[in-house]
Amino acid sequence: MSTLSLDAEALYAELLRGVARLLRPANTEQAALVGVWSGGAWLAERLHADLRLPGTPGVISSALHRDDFNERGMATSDATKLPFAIDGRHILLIDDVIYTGRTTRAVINELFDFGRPASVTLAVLVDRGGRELPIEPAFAAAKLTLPAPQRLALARDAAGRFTFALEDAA
Ligand SMILES: O=P(O)(O)OC[C@H]1O[C@H](OP(=O)(O)OP(=O)(O)O)[C@H](O)[C@@H]1O
Ligand SMILES: O=c1cc[nH]c(=O)[nH]1
Repeated sequence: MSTLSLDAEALYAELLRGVARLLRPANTEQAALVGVWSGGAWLAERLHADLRLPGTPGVISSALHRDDFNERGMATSDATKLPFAIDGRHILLIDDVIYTGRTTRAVINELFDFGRPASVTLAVLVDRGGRELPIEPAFAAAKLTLPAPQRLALARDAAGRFTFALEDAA
């Protein structure tokens, strides 16, 4: 693992501004943040607090709808928690990284198992390109290109600050 000169806290500040803009057109009561487990859930939790949004953010797991379920299986921590009705809601999905778009596809399927949202939008910290599906975030705090074997991993330090590490994929 190596450290990447990508300031995750500075990107978080950009994401906060981007999400605030995305939420403005919708009636805030009808909008809800849903973080993709796990990195996106950490981000959604902090965004929700920083934006002083009402209620609790949702957490969504891609596990049950993944096209690579047979290889990945399900961790005990992988559980969707949506503490509000999905019907008619403007859902803003939050994720740390988008790459192929396969995780986003899986969580959209998961979301529709719970109801019929009015709209679904995606905001991410980093778009690393390499899409394999026609899925694009409405907001990305950074766009960069990485060689395929490398993986960008979001982490939190003891003080809850975000950091990024670059890992060589197994
Ligand atoms: O666009 P994709 O190619 O699907 O990749 C993006 C996904 O990969 C990572 O999740 P991962 O499944 O590694 O779990 P994690 O968030 O717990 O690290 C990341 O958090 C995104 O959800
Ligand atoms: O670089 C990558 C690719 C997919 N998922 C990640 O979290 N990082």
